[in-house]
Amino acid sequence: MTAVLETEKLGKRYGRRTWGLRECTLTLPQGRIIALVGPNGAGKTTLLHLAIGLLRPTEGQVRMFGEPVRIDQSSGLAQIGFVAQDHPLYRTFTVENLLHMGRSLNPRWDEAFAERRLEQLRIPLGHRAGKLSGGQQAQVSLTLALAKRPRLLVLDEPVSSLDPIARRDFMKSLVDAVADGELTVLLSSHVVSELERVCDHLVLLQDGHVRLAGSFEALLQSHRMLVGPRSDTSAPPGEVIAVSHGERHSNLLVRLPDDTEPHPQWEQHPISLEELVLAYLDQSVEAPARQLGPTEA
Ligand SMILES: Nc1ncnc2c1ncn2[C@@H]1O[C@H](COP(=O)(O)OP(=O)(O)OP(=O)(O)O)[C@@H](O)[C@H]1O
Repeated sequence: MTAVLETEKLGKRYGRRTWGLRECTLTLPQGRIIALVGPNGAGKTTLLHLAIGLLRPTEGQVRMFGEPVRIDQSSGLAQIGFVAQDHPLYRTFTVENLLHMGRSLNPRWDEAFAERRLEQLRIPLGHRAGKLSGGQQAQVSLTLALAKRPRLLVLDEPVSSLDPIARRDFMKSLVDAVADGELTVLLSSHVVSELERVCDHLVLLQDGHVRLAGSFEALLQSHRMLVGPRSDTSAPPGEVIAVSHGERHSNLLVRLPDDTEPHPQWEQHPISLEELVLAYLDQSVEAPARQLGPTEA
């Protein structure tokens, strides 16, 4: 696997006490759309900013395309497209001015692509950025980032301001952009339902730590919903992520160790990515799920 981004025990402390990210060790593959999810304050923006050299790590290492990321790097920036959370644009610039700036600053700039995309989106080149809607501003930011022809596109909450149709089209344009295998997209999002269709790799952060990371396929393979009688005293194998009880049955979402099959008393069901992510996110606001013991059954 060719790695785009590798981090090792990466950590960032703000001030004297607040750790935004801690012990983060990850290897992110090239040519994929990678979803970064986690509750508010989990460390998503911190990780994205460390990855592209906007923040200096307090501890650990981060490498992009095999090279250590430096805070003052300029050569690496041409390879990265970045759209920040509030997709800031120079408000008094017209869209045409922004294209002109992109042309002047980026050696691999693709003007034909940028103009075609904006025309498809019906965004007039003569309009000032500050007069566009929030969704249109997000689309202009994405167009500018894609027209750089980057190797890595980093998007912090790109779809939060988009309506459902614009959100779907936005995600589709990411799928088209990675189709030739050269571009990797790393995007943070709270809109979990959108991710399963377009992303193929997940990183889930919780309290500044990596809780889950891997391809969707591997993660869905290693997690099951087990349904069994409520009185069952055989403890299920693996880590219990979430538990719910009906009158007679218990439903357990578990993470199974490799090649482990649960006791036949537990009926197994596959789960969706949304169910998986929501179960983990739920853990961060409630007490962690516990292993069901005989006395609780
Ligand atoms: N500039 C800062 N100064 C102090 N603490 C910060 C700063 N930026 C982030 N933090 C803290 O670091 C932690 C992680 O924040 P971060 O913004 O990375 O989370 P996030 O997952 O992107 O959150 P959200 O989903 O709300 O955007 C939080 O506890 C936050 O309060």
